Amino acid sequence: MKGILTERPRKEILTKDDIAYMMDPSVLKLDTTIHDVEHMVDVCKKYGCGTCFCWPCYYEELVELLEDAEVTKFGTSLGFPTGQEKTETKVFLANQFNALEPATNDMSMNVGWLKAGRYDLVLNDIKAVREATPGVPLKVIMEVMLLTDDEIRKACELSIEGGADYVKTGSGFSVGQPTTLHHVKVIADTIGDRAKLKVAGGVRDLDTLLKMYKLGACRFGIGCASAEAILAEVDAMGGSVDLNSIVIDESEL
Ligand SMILES: O=C[C@H](O)COP(=O)(O)O
Repeated sequence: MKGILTERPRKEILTKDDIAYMMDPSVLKLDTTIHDVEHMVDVCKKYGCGTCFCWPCYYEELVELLEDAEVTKFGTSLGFPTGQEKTETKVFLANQFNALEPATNDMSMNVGWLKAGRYDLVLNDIKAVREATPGVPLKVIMEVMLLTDDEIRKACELSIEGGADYVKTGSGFSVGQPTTLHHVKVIADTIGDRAKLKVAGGVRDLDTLLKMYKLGACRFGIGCASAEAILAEVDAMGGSVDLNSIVIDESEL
């Protein structure tokens, strides 16, 4: 399906359809095949996931596979997952992918520049991609599991100043270091309503997803197999979840 990514209004009772729509399944392993992409598209069409992601070599095929999708659109990754491409390379890729009319673009921040305090470079990197992708929701991936709280706050500010519509927590490549509720709280407190929040990296169960939603996240990048498992959990709960039943303990933050 073509068109840009939009978010649905927040709700107290989330149906399986609501949860699926907030999911961005991905197949982003070093040995991803076209068969993995085809399976992901089947899953997305079946459940109505918002957008989906794979490696750039499959984008043309992904667009074709999604042609008859009623809900699911596709997103690109720019400088993913390291963020340490040259800015010109990210812009070149953005210009190439624009022709495919992505619903959203997820760019990786250059975390090395951030950690070294080279904020002008980080900002220019984001601004350059922003300028190359007018009118399309831009997410900036911060890789929060590698950052201190102060670095996360700075990364959020630079992303917003650079024109990001969303800040996104991770790539999924910091294996064994998931996004935590603490990360989500720090980001939500920093951005307020100035940007939207996508969580990605290590979301493995429904309880975590719902707690993160309660804290302010609205979109979840999840490996396809984990996304299917989480949707099966919704089934096991009768097909919907009342958020009032989800309690976040202070100690989790
Ligand atoms: O969207 C980003 C990643 O694909 C999330 O991967 P993960 O669910 O394996 O952490």
